Amino acid sequence: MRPARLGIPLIVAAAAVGVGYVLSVGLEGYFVYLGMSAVVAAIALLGLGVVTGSAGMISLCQLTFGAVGAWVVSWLNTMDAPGGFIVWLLLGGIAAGLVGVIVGLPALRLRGINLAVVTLGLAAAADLTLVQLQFPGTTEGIPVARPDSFSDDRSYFLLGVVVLVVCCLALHFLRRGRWGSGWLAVAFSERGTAAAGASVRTSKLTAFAVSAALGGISGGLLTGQVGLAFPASFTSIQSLALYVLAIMSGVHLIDMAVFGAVLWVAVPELLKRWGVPQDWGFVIFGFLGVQALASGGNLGTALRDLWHRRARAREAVHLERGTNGSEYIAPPLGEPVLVVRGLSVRFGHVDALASVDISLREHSVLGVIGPNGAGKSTLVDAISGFLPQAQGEVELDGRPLTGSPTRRARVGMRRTFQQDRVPPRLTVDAYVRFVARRRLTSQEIAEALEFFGCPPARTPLSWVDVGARRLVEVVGHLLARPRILLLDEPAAGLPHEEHVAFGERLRRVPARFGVSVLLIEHDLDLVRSVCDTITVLDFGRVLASGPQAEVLANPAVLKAYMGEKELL
Ligand SMILES: Nc1ncnc2c1ncn2[C@@H]1O[C@H](COP(=O)(O)OP(=O)(O)OP(=O)(O)O)[C@@H](O)[C@H]1O
Repeated sequence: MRPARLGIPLIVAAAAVGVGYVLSVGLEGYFVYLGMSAVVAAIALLGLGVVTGSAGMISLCQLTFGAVGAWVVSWLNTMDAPGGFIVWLLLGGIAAGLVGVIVGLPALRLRGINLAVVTLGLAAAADLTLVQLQFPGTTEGIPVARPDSFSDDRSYFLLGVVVLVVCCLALHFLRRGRWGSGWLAVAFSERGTAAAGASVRTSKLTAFAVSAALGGISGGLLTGQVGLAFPASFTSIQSLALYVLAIMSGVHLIDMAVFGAVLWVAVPELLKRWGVPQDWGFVIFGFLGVQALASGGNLGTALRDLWHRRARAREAVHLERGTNGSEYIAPPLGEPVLVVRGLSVRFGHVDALASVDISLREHSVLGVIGPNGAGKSTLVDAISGFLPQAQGEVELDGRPLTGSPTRRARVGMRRTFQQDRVPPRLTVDAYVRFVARRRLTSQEIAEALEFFGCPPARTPLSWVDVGARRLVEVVGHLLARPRILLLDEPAAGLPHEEHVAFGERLRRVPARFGVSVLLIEHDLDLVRSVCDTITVLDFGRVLASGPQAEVLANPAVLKAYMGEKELL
């Protein structure tokens, strides 16, 4: 990791601990107590920021994970387990993380409202169980023992700030790594994630585990704050309110998790001072949450957008997509690298593909063309493993290409999509590294981006138009150095005049990246300028296949394209 990447977060963390120290000695006792409550809430919100804010899954049981942490800490306290409070806190986090993985299992199949029902149901079941079970030590009145050096409220608050800062740092670095990119990718498109060779299952389960572990740590800290944990601190309605607050504030951003926690504590406190029942705080959070859901945004991203708009005005993204390079001499074609035999796919009564044979030779670009509905995208979906019902044989380098899309991507078969599957919340650099799945130097990335006329690596993808995003998608997959790359209408988002420049670059791809390409495209000019061989599909069958000139002169092909009297 570069020193600047490590240094700045560490400086901010040290400053935050400094502020915590000043507050711990300077605030009145009551405000120190409130501050500690905000620290506890901030850690729980950080967790929600992972599962909901980053990975896009609904989790309505965050305080249940808190209860698991609190329960483990209380139990270890009554057992007088070795290690003391800090070790118990960690164990509480780990236990909650494991419960998080179990809760995350249904998330592999469920989405949206169904997942909401499952997680809220779990929270409600935990409500009842906790009332029956009670926390260890409560009936005997054994309060949780804080560490000796943090026994009074002021020093315990400072300990809480240090734990919060450590959690923020850990999360910051996790987000910058593969897990973090996986969370954002899976939130935007599960298919896009799998096509990048990343496991959708791992992305979802790690999000739940990290989120729950943070919830567990917050519950453990709360137990140390109050001495004896009670079920009333972890109810399902509070989990629901915390979720709404998370949605409203945008807690996938660390600063907004802290801000949300301040609201969580300050709103009920203000209501109390004004003589209004504190439960009205939930109504206020509910109202603000509905507002956020209706507008599709949140406070954190609105503030970031405001800042970025100013930054963007200062630094406009210039895309130079002119042609580059000198006269190109194609390498000789090699042996078949991808062989498809008798591939068939049925959707109900529709034969989307009927016994299709295709061969892609090394160092070549094969064009697959055909009228709308001919079966081109179905062909790519079937080869890349997205249609398990497909019949027939697919071989890569002479070996059967089988299994999930993730597995196929990992053994050297990459694909892009007709629709935009590039998560806009990553930067170009983070996305390319995520998709490439191997160590890349900044120079390697910069050169590949420049070759395709893409925006610079540090650019947020949300600033980039959809055409350029799809070029970045191509670059990411090429940098994975797969054996083959299937491109499903890659130029669709580009202005027509840029198709030629794109075609020239694509022609050089086999020699430059060592990748053979199967190109689906409607733009025949582009196909003509790039493809050595062409296969024409019509009604799911191969109409013609062979060298470009031969295929485009074929009368059956001309007929299929009706109106196109001359394709050459
Ligand atoms: N999920 C699906 N369910 C039912 N029918 C489908 C499904 N996907 C594709 N089809 C049908 O299969 C046939 C082939 O579709 P496909 O999308 O592969 O064609 P295409 O050549 O890629 O078309 P286009 O050029 O418009 O993208 C069409 O008749 C389409 O309606």
